[in-house]
Amino acid sequence: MGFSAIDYEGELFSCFAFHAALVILKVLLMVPLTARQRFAKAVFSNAEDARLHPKGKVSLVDPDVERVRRAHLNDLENIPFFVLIGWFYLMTNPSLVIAKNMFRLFTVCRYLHTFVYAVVPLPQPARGIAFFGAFLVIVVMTVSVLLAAF
Ligand SMILES: N[C@@H](CCC(=O)N[C@@H](CS)C(=O)NCC(=O)O)C(=O)O
Repeated sequence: MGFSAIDYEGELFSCFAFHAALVILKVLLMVPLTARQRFAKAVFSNAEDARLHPKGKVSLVDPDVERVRRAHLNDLENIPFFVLIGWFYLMTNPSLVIAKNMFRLFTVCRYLHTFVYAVVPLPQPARGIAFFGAFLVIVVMTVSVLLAAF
């Protein structure tokens, strides 16, 4: 199968770059989301931060703050792999339609994962479905890269 050069002026690369930027932006948005929750609950992880709020206290176990932190961590366990393996996947000469729809599925699922985990917590399997939709995209791209490398 093998690899081919990426067409940086082509539709596939711009679609990938667009979705990679969207999901990286989503990770960056976890910073204000965490800060919002910390100030709402007046809960901080360091004494010097707690002094920023009149009722601030130090706690590493607040359930609402920890929920946002787990959502952030889960992003970090998945989104960097999408960007990395996606780059190799572009070199496997994939079908334009399949690749574009996989990038879209990944982005939608990761935004939904954050929404149902850290914005409006919903019962399972909402988060599980969002997680596995995005996870499937990473698995398919990884297997495609392995097959191309053989
Ligand atoms: N590090 C994850 C690995 C498994 C995973 O990512 N599961 C998804 C679907 S249930 C999830 O949203 N886990 C919650 C989390 O990472 O906090 C965990 O501890 O749960």
